[in-house]
Amino acid sequence: MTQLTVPASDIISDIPKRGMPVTIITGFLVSGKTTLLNQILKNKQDLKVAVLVNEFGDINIDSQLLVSMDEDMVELSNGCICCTINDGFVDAVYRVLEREDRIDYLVIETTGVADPLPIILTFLGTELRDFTNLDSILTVVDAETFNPEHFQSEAALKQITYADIILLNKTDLVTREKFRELEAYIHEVKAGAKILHTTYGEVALPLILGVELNPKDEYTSITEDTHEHEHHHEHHHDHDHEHHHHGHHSHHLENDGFISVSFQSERPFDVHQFENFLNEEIPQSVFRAKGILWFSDSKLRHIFQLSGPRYNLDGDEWLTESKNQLVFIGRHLNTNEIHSLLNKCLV
Ligand SMILES: Nc1nc2c(ncn2[C@@H]2O[C@H](COP(=O)(O)OP(=O)(O)OP(=O)(O)O)[C@@H](O)[C@H]2O)c(=O)[nH]1
Repeated sequence: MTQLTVPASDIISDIPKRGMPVTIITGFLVSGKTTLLNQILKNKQDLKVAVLVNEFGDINIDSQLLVSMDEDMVELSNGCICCTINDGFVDAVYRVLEREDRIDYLVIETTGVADPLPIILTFLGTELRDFTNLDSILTVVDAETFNPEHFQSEAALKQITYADIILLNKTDLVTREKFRELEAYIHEVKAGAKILHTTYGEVALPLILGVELNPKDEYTSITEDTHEHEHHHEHHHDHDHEHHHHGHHSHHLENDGFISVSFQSERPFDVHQFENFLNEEIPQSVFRAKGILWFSDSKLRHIFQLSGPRYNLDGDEWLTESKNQLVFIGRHLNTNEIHSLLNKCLV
């Protein structure tokens, strides 16, 4: 059984130079993907890393939670990449590739409900394969909450199946026994899986970047198959090349049933009303919520993270105009109900 507990390190080994190396970070809701991305950005030293963040909700929360970096190194695309393999996603990759300044590495954070296969095939089965080198798929697993029912989510299982490296994250919240059970389960799903243990995504970067662990040949039969369904699509950037979208569509959203509800307001919340909303009123169907909050009696920007019954509100400084931005994710969410409960919390 692979069991490595690895310290963070600031040593980065040589990154291969043929084609832009790409790492895809996947993992179910709340597993710690954005936290891992922040660790990468903090420890990347001189490596020029571009980041593509795909968010499920309509508001970009994750990108606002990234540690300070050149804003123009972050590309965004909303909606789930894998459902649509949308033009927005492919265009965002091309924008990174076409930049004149030096970029050594591209890291993509997918949404928590993404099936990684269509994303992998976008890199291996279209002409992006000529410009990029898919290095590995990193799957972050919340060791505290993950179980073999994998949240009744097909995407959660696929994230393990297609992982080249699995980061069992949140070691601080888990007993040794739970780890052993999880590892046994993961090895059943994926024999020989490479598993690392992490807390708050802390991992030595040479263990996860530039590792060349993606078994590209194993995807050949699928990419050949999907080529037959390819359709053309004009690329509207300066360099007038075309790119192809493959025909692999995922139906995971219909299967998994997750939806998102966004809320924004230019008015602050009353902190007591909002706490009452969290403690008494929030619908049971909310699986995950996150946001950037403004309370009338506080000068701070509050980062709100909710996972099931647990939530955190951490304060830091506003760097923009104060406002409220929230995203709720779950099954069977009622947008009107959530909006009306939140409207009652506004001052
Ligand atoms: N206790 C503990 N909390 C963690 C750890 N890693 C991340 N978290 C917390 O888990 C919550 C979710 O972390 P994120 O990094 O936003 O997770 P994500 O996978 O990007 O979440 P989604 O936005 O749902 O896709 C945050 O409150 C993190 O601070 C960990 O190792 N231990």
